[in-house]
Amino acid sequence: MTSKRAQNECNNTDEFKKKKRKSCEQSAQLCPGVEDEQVKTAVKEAWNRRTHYSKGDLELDCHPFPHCIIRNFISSETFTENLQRELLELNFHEKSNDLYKFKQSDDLKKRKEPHITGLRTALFGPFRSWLGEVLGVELEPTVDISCAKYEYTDVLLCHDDELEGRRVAFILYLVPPWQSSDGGTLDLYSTDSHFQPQSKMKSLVPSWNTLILFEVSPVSFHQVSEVLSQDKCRLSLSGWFHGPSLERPPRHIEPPIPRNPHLPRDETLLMEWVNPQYLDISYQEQIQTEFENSSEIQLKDFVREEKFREVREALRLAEIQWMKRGPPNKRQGMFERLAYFVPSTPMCCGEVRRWSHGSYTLLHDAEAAQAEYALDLVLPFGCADWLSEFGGFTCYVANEEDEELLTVYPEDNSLALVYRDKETLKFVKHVNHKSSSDGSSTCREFYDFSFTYYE
Ligand SMILES: O=C(O)CCC(=O)C(=O)O
Ligand SMILES: [Fe+2]
Repeated sequence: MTSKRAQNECNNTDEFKKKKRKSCEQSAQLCPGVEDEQVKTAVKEAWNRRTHYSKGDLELDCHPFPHCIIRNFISSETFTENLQRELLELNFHEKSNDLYKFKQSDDLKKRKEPHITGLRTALFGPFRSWLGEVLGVELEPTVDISCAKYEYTDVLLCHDDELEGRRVAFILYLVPPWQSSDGGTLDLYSTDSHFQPQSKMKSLVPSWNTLILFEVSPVSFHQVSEVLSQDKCRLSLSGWFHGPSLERPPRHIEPPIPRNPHLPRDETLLMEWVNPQYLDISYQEQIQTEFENSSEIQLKDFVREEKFREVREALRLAEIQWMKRGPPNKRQGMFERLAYFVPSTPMCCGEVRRWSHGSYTLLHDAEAAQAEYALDLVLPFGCADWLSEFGGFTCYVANEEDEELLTVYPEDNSLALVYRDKETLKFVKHVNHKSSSDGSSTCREFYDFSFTYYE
């Protein structure tokens, strides 16, 4: 939606509109560093050799991968303030999926506001030429830019930006004075020999009128860490300069999780553990009918009360050797694999997982490629006070589309069964800071047993 001010100034008859549009545009003067020929040559050389370079407001650092930081990017403070004002007047849309939660503006490609237009012209005009020369590549005039607003608990998890045509990523921050304790840092990851992200090597704290640039490459893994400040708004303009993509190695496929034969039915164990209600044959028939109809069901109070309590306490107190499982572009959390040894079919794999602030799983290409019919079974423990706004719920989505099919919220002793087809994938939503900031100082967490059965 156009702001009132811009509407009054620019939207009249077509002819008038064209002329007026031009006069509306405010030209953006960029910092002297990018006007200086010597600096350009020096940055070019340093980028080529992967060495460090710094001069005035411009810095090139090559660890963990080359990124260029330009402070005071726009010369005029008035321009930057007006730009911020125009951006804040835009419509923002809440975006949320496995990878992110933040607010995005309407498309900026065609916005007519004077300062947005001015910056777009400078970025995709003279600055694109500068960058093309620095990198020695032909960058296309394609305009790819949007505005993002990250507020309390917003996040953009680990990703590499890879998409056909994107060559260089840029982010311009328009934030109030910001500290690393406010969260919202741009974290850069190192990678292993399979080009998988390994660990956070550098955290860049956003700052007013600072531009960050990096090439989109097989190693350009980064994230926007969760915003922890309850009142600050992390406003940014970001996008990509398009050009020939860098060569990409084939995607790494993780070794599959071993599948083990399922335990044969053991009546004594069932009697001991399962709520007697579920052992009733006619009730089982009812459940079966319902499950056949909807492919999902929640069996409340599934385990006998005393067993449930025993397991919950054991999970809290036991010295389980939790494995921190990554890589961060796929998952983050404490998972312990469970194995079964008695031969029979079907096959199954299972884990006990601990969910706390910062845990998540993501959808990823390899998983999508291997999708198959499966029965998911999840039994949570210790989530009596857990709120849905903390995250940690499981979303089932249609592969290829971002359409949400089903959300399963963790509920104590409620066994969730979901039968999914080859087109359905699942992820667990990022557990955010609200889970550990309810006034009590203890960090909240819950556990679940998660099993998947294959035919
Ligand atoms: O805002 C940032 O610091 C990074 C944004 C980003 O990585 C993206 O939009 O892909
Ligand atoms: Fe990114």
